[in-house]
Amino acid sequence: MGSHSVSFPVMVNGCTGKMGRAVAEAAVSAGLELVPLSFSNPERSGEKLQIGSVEISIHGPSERESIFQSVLEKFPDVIVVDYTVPAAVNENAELYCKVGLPFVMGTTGGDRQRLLQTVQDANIYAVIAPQMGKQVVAFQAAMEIMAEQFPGAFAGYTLQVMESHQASKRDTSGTAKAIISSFQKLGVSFEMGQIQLVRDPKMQMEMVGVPEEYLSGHAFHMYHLTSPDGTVSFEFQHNVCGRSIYAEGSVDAAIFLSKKVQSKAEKKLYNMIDVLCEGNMR
Ligand SMILES: NC(=O)C1=CN([C@@H]2O[C@H](COP(=O)(O)OP(=O)(O)OC[C@H]3O[C@@H](n4cnc5c(N)ncnc54)[C@H](O)[C@@H]3O)[C@@H](O)[C@H]2O)C=CC1
Ligand SMILES: O=C(O)C1=N[C@H](C(=O)O)C[C@H](O)C1
Repeated sequence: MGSHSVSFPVMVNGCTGKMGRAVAEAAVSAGLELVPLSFSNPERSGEKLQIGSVEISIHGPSERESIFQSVLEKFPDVIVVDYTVPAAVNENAELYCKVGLPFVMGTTGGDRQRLLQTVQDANIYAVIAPQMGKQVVAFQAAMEIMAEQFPGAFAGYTLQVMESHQASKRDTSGTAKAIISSFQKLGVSFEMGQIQLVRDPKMQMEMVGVPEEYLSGHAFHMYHLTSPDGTVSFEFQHNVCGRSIYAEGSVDAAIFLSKKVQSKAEKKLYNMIDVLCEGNMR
């Protein structure tokens, strides 16, 4: 068992993917009990995956509801962690809510308003955040605080945003969208459609500076602000190679959520800034 001295079952959906696998491995390292079942797309159904000493059976989406029911019966203290695909976000969340499974939603995209509404209506415990990396969450929180304290401070400034991710990433960075919402409160006029997405590996290496070994898993973000007369500029960057800070953060979120469930906390819906603020990131 890890230094946090709690153990509970964790079911990771999307174990066939990069994040799902990284979270499952981090959960085992932290001493949590891995549920030997996970969901993927129909093509992966029937596969087996070895994570530490646990053999995970992969199921297709059509089997979700009945399996979730049986998981809850067998593992009543389970926390689900979801790292699937943007197209599955809303349906998965609706099923977790229907069955009564507390969950950490790391998957980005989908209809985020609907997602929050689903959880609120069902009154289920959940942590939902597009970014689980502790230091990036701290940066996100700092930008939110700046926007609350100094609304309009950057009025008239021009914003350019570039984000580079592995070519397989289907959606625009959810983290960039969260940071931009703070810039908007600071007075900057910017539409999410203006974000420059880099998905071409050659450009990533030559223009963005992504190391070749991280082309298949990286998240580089750059925000550049320029004053109306061009005499003042600001630049913020957060560049992450690999998956480990998100995997560790996801385990922190699961531990946090488990404590909230066990203590029957009144508040049920959280984001990663809540997890960080309560000192729950290792
Ligand atoms: N919150 C955070 O800190 C982070 C969030 N992400 C997000 O996590 C998600 C997954 O990212 P990766 O693991 O890099 O992608 P990936 O493409 O490596 O993995 C996704 C997995 O989901 C599976 N899948 C497809 N349809 C499914 C369905 N209907 N149900 C269950 N599984 C299904 C795929 O077969 C694949 O194995 C993305 O939305 C990404 O933006 C990624 C990194 C950090
Ligand atoms: O898909 C990824 O890789 C990432 N997705 C998250 C996002 O969309 O913000 C977090 C990070 O950028 C990595």
